[in-house]
Amino acid sequence: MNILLVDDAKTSRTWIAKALIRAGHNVIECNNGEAALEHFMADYFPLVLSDVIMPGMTGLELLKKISASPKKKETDVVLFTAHNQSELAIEALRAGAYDYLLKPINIQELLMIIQRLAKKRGGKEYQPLSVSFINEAGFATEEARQELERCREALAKSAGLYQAGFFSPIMQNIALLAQKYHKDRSVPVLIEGETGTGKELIARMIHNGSTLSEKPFVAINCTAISPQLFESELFGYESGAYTGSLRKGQIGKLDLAHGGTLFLDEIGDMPQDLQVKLLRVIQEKEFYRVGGLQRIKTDIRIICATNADLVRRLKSGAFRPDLYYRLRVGYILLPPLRDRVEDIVPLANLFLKQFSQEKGKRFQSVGAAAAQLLTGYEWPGNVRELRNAMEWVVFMYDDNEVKPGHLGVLGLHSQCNRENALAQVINPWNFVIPQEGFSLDDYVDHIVEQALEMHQGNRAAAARMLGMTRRALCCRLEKIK
Ligand SMILES: Nc1ncnc2c1ncn2[C@@H]1O[C@H](COP(=O)(O)OP(=O)(O)OP(=O)(O)O)[C@@H](O)[C@H]1O
Repeated sequence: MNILLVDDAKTSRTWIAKALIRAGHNVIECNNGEAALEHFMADYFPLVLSDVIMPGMTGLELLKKISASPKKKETDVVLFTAHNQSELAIEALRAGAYDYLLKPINIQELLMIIQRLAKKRGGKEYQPLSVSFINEAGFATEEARQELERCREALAKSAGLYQAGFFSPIMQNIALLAQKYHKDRSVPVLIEGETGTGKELIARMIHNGSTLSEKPFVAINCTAISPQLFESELFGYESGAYTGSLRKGQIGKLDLAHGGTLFLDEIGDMPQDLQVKLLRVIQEKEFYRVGGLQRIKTDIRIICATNADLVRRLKSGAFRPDLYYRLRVGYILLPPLRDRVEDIVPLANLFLKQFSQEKGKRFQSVGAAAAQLLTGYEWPGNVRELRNAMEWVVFMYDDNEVKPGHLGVLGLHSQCNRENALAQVINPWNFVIPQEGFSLDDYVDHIVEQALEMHQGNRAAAARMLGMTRRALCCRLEKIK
């Protein structure tokens, strides 16, 4: 079949063209709607395949022009749309498109559409596809899809962009504030919070805004670098600056961050002599490499984070007040997770879904009884600890929802204020059924599992402890499995 393929993205266009040619079609490629229209007018194309979003004439405009032309009857149009463009797809069908395909294109699906179309057109163009070809196309599509997924995941992970969740009002305000700071690069921002509260994640949000920025985000942990090396790490050095240095010299983090953001984590631990130099960089927007005489202009945004009490360091003289006030133009204080209990379960659910998807498990949510345990725990490691906990649960178990038994291995029971968390579950007189409901089955499962744990798996002893027969306990265990 003669196919006109229109897509401004060369890689995907070439890939689709290759697959169509392999399937025995004749393909003319165009990278814009205007050129495609010229080809369409000059030749016979039973099928036009076009992306919707293109610079210049869009796929929809092309479709409307084709539908309005006298050659309309000879041609069917299939459009490619993204997942979030369902209205466009509907509009395309209304405007007369034969069908639409979601991107990334599934070649197997595309070939099926072409086959259906050829059949409809009266058999002249109809050539049944061989089973081996369909399989091959299926494998190729799946491979491409997985590769794309991996790239997307890596990108999103490195930016922490799409995996963030802000549920409590205080965190929603912080997310809004981060978006505000994003809009003005001239504002340095100081982020304070305990370890694992999400300081780097917020710094990345300030840098990126709502889409992934192409500008660099360079992070330095001020505690992790020795004071001797700090200066050359930050400013770079000229050749022969000191014994053992590289002959060619080395650029520093300030060079790497040019045009983007320099994130200084644990700023409270920055050596004092460097604090003066950093202040100069911020004020004068230029610096010298170690051993260098040339002034280098720089355009960086500075975001700092600290989990130490910086004000105390100010008072003790360990941190310069002039630098502190220069860095603290924008300020965000991230509360510990225990002070925003409303975030715990939604965040746990978010992580649970992410890890389940990654590891091919079934977990969808945290059950009511497990949620009580999670909210009763102190979370000294904050969101990082919660995230790790959910990763562990998904790694260890596979179920539809998280039950108290799944959390036993995390040591939550012994670390948290066990009385608060468990007394409500265990003492029937204190127990208040939560608004969202409570699973009696989970409760019993949890008790049975605990009893077994206490008796190292000895079913008879566990049954005795619970005042039930061994047989009843075994039945329960069968159900849990
Ligand atoms: N609101 C959130 N939504 C989703 N994930 C979060 C959120 N806050 C933190 N995290 C995750 O928790 C982990 C710790 O976050 P991050 O590294 O930003 O904390 P931090 O405060 O910079 O920690 P540290 O002080 O130890 O460097 C990361 O995996 C991050 O993605």
